[in-house]
Amino acid sequence: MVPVSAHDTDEQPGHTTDVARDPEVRPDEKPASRAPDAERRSGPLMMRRGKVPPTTTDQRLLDRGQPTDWLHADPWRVMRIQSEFVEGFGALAELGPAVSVFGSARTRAADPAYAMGVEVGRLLAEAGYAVITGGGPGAMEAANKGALLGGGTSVGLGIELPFETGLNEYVDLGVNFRYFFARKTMFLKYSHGFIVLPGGFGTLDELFEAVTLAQTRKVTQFPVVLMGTGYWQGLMGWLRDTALAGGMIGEDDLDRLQLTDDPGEAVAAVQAHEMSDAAAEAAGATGVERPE
Ligand SMILES: CC(C)=CCNc1ncnc2c1ncn2[C@@H]1O[C@H](COP(=O)(O)O)[C@@H](O)[C@H]1O
Repeated sequence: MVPVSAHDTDEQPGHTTDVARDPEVRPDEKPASRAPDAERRSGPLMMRRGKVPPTTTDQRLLDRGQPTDWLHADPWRVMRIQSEFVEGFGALAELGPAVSVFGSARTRAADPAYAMGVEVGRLLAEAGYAVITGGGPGAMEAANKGALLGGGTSVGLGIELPFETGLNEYVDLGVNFRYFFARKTMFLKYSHGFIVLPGGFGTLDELFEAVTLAQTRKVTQFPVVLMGTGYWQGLMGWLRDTALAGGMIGEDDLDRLQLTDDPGEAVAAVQAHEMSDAAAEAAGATGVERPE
């Protein structure tokens, strides 16, 4: 018998037992039997006589009419969050080399940024990268479409939103998330680089999360390419003239961001980074690790 102390159980206030009992059994349940030969095993526990619970674990599991307030409490959310990581890791672990493409959900098909997204998705696929996007409309759809045209793997990591948009039609492998933070871990864990098309808050959030993790050396240095010089130059100017000049970031932080309008150049930047990483690894000088 494995001894269980009172604080290992879910002891309820008002029930003082200094003797072990099955933590799944409510303290107010009457024992099944006081017969001297009655015995019940439950995991590592062995219970006899007055300690034999009136129900089995399966009976309690299958019992109908139980309270459901736990459904709306944090411990249950923790389980759901865990399951998002399990599903995400399970779906993406064998994806192979991948690049995330971020960009606005609002980019229209007639926008030059859309064509840029299609082209960069296509070139990434042709270079052997799976393309990961947020799975939504606009620039995400463009990159997924390009991945499909290039014969590559087109991945969409969707997010549950108050207004349903669903995964775009060019996603071949989709995972839907409830929680933004679980989804963001997937982008970071499975991407060898980030290509950022013009976008709003969501895109900026994803961009700055990537550069913050690289800046704080929480992840391997990965390439971050901003596509659309006209769109990003204002931000780059502010980062240089205000954030850098004010000492809020370093020169090397700014150097992490590459700027181009050319999809071929964006893909080449990712490949060049991979080659320099491989060379550093061969020389045993990687230093920093991917997130665990
Ligand atoms: C029409 C509309 C707003 C649909 C929203 N549907 C979405 N579906 C999937 N990912 C999204 C969506 N909205 C924002 N995101 C995430 O945030 C980024 C775009 O945000 P934004 O549009 O730049 O700020 C994308 O890279 C994506 O990862």
